[in-house]
Amino acid sequence: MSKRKLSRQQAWRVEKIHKERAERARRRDVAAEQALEGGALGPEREGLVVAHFGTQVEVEAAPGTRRRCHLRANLEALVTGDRVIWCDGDPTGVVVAQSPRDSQLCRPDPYGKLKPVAANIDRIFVVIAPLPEPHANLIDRYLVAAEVSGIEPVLVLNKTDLLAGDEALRRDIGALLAIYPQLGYRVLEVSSREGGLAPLLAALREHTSVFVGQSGVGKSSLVNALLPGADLRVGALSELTAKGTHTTTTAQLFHLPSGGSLIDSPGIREFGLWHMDRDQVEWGFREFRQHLGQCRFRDCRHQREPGCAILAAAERGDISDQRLDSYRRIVGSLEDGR
Ligand SMILES: Nc1nc2c(ncn2[C@@H]2O[C@H](COP(=O)(O)OP(=O)(O)OP(=O)(O)O)[C@@H](O)[C@H]2O)c(=O)[nH]1
Ligand SMILES: [Zn+2]
Repeated sequence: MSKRKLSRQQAWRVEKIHKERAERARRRDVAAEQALEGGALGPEREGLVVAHFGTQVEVEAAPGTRRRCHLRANLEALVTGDRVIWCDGDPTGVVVAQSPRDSQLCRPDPYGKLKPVAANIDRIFVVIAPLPEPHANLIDRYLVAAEVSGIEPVLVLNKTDLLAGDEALRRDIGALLAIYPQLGYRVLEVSSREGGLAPLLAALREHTSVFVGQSGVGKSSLVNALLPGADLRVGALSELTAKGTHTTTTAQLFHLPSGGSLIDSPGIREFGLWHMDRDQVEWGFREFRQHLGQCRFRDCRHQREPGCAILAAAERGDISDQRLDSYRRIVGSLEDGR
């Protein structure tokens, strides 16, 4: 973001936006407090935030029943996936409390400050495909981001139909992916086109998941295949937005007919491509962890330094060349500011 001074015109607009925002927040608090004081609210019950619209959230008490809710003034911003205590009311309910989060997926706001975008996700499916050609350093970048978030990543090789009859391609992909099960990461093979989704369905069950991965690997195709109401899903979204004036690109939670929930949004799909620090990258390579802090130099970059514990581990074959190369590329791209 440009640091140059704002023109008077721009400064005026920024101030106007801030004022409007404050006014909206105030109205929201008033609406919630009025509803609470009005006594017309139902009993407190548990719910799940399944969508977010401006200052309101959509809360689900039981699958299929959704209510718009205001937030009680003392609540921090809620995100999709948050578990809450809420009371029904007319015309909206009120969220009165937020349960602690097991995990949160954060992304930097335009000022670089990390903001949660979804909560209580426990699986990140990193989707790859024979086409577009997968690169180890990109796969590893997703894995590192998942490690840093403390959420279990699972690799999904989609479009396996493209491997049928192409032995060379199968061999190349096999060689690229061979390291991951050795590191303890699961690799599932599916095809959203040829109906081979069984391993994915099983891995989604009883979890709240997101799909991430490069453009074109088939994330939308997978979501559509998993949610037979995908058209319905698009329809449901526009129906919701038609009711209010708020359109949204924030995360939505969907229940899968085969079990489990999926949280999806354009922002979440960019997960892993956000900025990370070198320390995070180092730590995110899980097989590096036991060697960290053992290099001769405290600020060792594990490039060519003498007494480097990571290089020694690579030398012994405890760290693969593929992963070491990935690490260097990722750190290199951070240093280039890319
Ligand atoms: N052969 C084959 N093609 C597939 C499969 N799944 C998706 N595709 C194709 O891959 C292309 C990209 O699929 P999308 O679902 O749009 O990919 P995406 O990851 O959502 O892409 P973005 O929206 O750009 O992030 C489309 O032409 C799909 O038809 C599959 O299992 N096999
Ligand atoms: Zn080192």
